Amino acid sequence: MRTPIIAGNWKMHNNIEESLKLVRAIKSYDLAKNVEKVVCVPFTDLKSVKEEIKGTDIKLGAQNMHFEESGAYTGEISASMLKEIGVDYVIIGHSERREYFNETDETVNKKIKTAIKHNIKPILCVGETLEQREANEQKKIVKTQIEGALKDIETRDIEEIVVAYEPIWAIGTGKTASSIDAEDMIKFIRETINSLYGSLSQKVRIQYGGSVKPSNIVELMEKEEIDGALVGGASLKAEDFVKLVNF
Ligand SMILES: O=C[C@H](O)COP(=O)(O)O
Repeated sequence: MRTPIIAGNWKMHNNIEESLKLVRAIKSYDLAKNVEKVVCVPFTDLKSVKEEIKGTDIKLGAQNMHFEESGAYTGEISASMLKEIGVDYVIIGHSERREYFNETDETVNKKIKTAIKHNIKPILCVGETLEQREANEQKKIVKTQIEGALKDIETRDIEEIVVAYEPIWAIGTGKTASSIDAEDMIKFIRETINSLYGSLSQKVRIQYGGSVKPSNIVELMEKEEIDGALVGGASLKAEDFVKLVNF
């Protein structure tokens, strides 16, 4: 039985005061105990949010990190810096980073290895563009992304990784993949992991992401293969995020 995981990706929203207001509002609700909840906040807000969620079961996530331990990488943040603050999760390979910051399967793979080394759980994002879907290439694309990201990842570490399937055409557009299509791809991702790690694939949690909101969460979570959601827009409103957690 895999524990569902609902993660909010706040992207480049919220200064410290706004983040604290949001997280205070979230923790004021009764939150489902059997669902893991994560808030992935901007780097500058991590420390303050960490303080605010102390004593709750809300986990802290970052949205990116560098794969090197340290060095002359102006503007970058290392895994040990995140760990020092108490970060539990880090989003790796989000499509926005692949598109705007030249993230490749190779850098994604390096980042996953470094995150694991520092006991930070990676949320590995994969997904196809609209063009690729229209050309019916989505499975080929996602398979390449998964195999590239997991290259030489040790068997003992595979359970630590959460995969988020986010079709790019569904991100921030209001268009959600149908729950049937989402489950079909997630099943395919599990089969791909199975071909690399055997039955351990059953322990890997795979989320769906892309315009998830209170009105579609139940249908998505009813699907046996879907283990949670990576949520952008709806995670910025406490009431909506709580509805997702308490699906
Ligand atoms: O990381 C989250 C995804 O990019 C989904 O964003 P969205 O829920 O605003 O579509």
